[in-house]
Amino acid sequence: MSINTTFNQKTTQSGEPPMMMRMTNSSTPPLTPKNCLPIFVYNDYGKLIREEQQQPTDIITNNNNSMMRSMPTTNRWETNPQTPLSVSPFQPLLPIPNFSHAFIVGNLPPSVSVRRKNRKMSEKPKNNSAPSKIMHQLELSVLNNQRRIAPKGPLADISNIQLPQQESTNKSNNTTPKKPRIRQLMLTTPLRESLQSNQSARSKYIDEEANNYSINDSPETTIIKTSNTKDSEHKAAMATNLGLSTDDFECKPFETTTLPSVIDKNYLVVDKEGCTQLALLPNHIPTSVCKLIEVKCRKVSNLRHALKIQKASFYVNWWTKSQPMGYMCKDNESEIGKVVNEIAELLSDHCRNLLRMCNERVYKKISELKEDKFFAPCICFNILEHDLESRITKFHHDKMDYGVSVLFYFGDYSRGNLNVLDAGSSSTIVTRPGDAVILRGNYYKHSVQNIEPGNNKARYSIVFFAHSTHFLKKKYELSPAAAKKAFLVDNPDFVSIKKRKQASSSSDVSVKKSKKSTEDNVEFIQTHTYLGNGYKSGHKNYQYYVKFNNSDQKEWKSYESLPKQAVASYWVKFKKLKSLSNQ
Ligand SMILES: O=C(O)CCC(=O)C(=O)O
Ligand SMILES: [Fe+2]
Repeated sequence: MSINTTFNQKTTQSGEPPMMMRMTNSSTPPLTPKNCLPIFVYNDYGKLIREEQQQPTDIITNNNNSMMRSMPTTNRWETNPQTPLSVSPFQPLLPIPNFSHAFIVGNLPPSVSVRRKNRKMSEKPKNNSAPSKIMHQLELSVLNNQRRIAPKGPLADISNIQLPQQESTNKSNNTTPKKPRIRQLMLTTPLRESLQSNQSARSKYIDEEANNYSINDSPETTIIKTSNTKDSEHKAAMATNLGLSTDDFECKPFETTTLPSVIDKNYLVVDKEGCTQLALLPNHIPTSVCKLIEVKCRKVSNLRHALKIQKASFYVNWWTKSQPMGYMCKDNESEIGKVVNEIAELLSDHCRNLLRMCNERVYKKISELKEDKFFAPCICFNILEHDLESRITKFHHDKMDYGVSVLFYFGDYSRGNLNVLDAGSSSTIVTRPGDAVILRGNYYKHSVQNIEPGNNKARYSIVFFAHSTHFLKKKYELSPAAAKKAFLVDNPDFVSIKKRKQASSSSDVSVKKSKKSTEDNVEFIQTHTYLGNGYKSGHKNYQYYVKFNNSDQKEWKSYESLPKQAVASYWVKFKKLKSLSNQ
């Protein structure tokens, strides 16, 4: 039996640009007790079964000069003796049976029963179903992705990185058979360059993708329905994944699952494809990691106050919204962003493993984004203090999300729970420091309760988003402005949607920026801004004015670009208002 240890290569000295961490395979800096991190040991299914304190003397290097560590001898955290201990979370997923039911883990109220009558056992997987088409198109568009590397500065350095290969890891195994096979966290991969671009395929995909992931979609509509496996197999698989006994499970069909009013224990809602759509996993993050992260969260809070920054959400890694290309988030290189990067790096592996065991579909899809340094294209760090207005305290959908996002919680606070709307009823997910939540935020509308007042009280959440647009756009490892310039050089024929609309707008349709609402002038008020520079206290809401003529021709314009789904929902309001004004 071999145990594989995921070693999260942490060499960051405070203040050092996080990008530099990816260069360590060419010259590995010495590890000191100060910068040593715990080592996490996972079972076959990616569940964390043990945390080991790393000893500097244990560090060895393999042929690639990657850091390795000898196998720990204690099994302090092992909870389930039946849990296999042989495969690292980096090996391919073991087949997880297709789930026909949602499994709800934890103590359920007695009223929850196993309901079988709604099961559709006869449904067969469709080979040409929408999700497989989507995956195919995603592969295409990922292949079409290219990145441009900044010519100088720390960002430029990553192009020289040699990554640890699977073979070399195995080789090092052969040469040191008594050592466990240890894989180093892959922080980057070679660039996917010189791949042929197929613009028409991509634009077709963009439309289809937008339709398929509209906010009104229920998870059911994007799921291949394969329900042939037996309940007991589902239960056993999920129990093994989570290191729990099957006695802890109740199940009922996902179609009729309504969330209880309070969720404060292990809880999962699993769809027919075996993918978790919502979960609370209390105390998921090991205490020692929590402590490390708490310090960094406090640092972000202090910097935010010291620098008098108003916004309470900080984004790192990639951003793609409102632009035809992807670029490095503005926060990436800011003082706060650097700390957020450090936090993200401490959690990236946890995110990877959670998705691996709980949502294979999103796991596989994110795995396609091999060039990303974290296991999510975009990461958001939210601060909540008692009197701090934040975008997360307002009900919202995470509109750009492809599937589920993974959230982790830290800080010192009371209240600050996550409210989730499900079929009109509200459910409160109790989120405490160290907890993990999986949330399909484009389906479940959600908001966060304000925290109770108190000195130094703060709630921190870090969200690993699976934004769909990252699969569609070329990415430039540059600032937004530089990335736009580079993109325009690469795509001289590019005409923005805005310009295309302007060119095609006819004279009988006009758009006016006016405060007046007349018969022909319909006003839309966006309730709040989601992204951009973040929600600011006292921030003026954006307004949308639309004018249309009697022939019912219509045109809309926003003064801030919106996701397609949002525009669609405004359009519904627009029509409603028009019919009202006609009455
Ligand atoms: O902090 C939370 O619990 C939720 C965060 C959230 O909804 C978001 O960042 O979009
Ligand atoms: Fe959200």
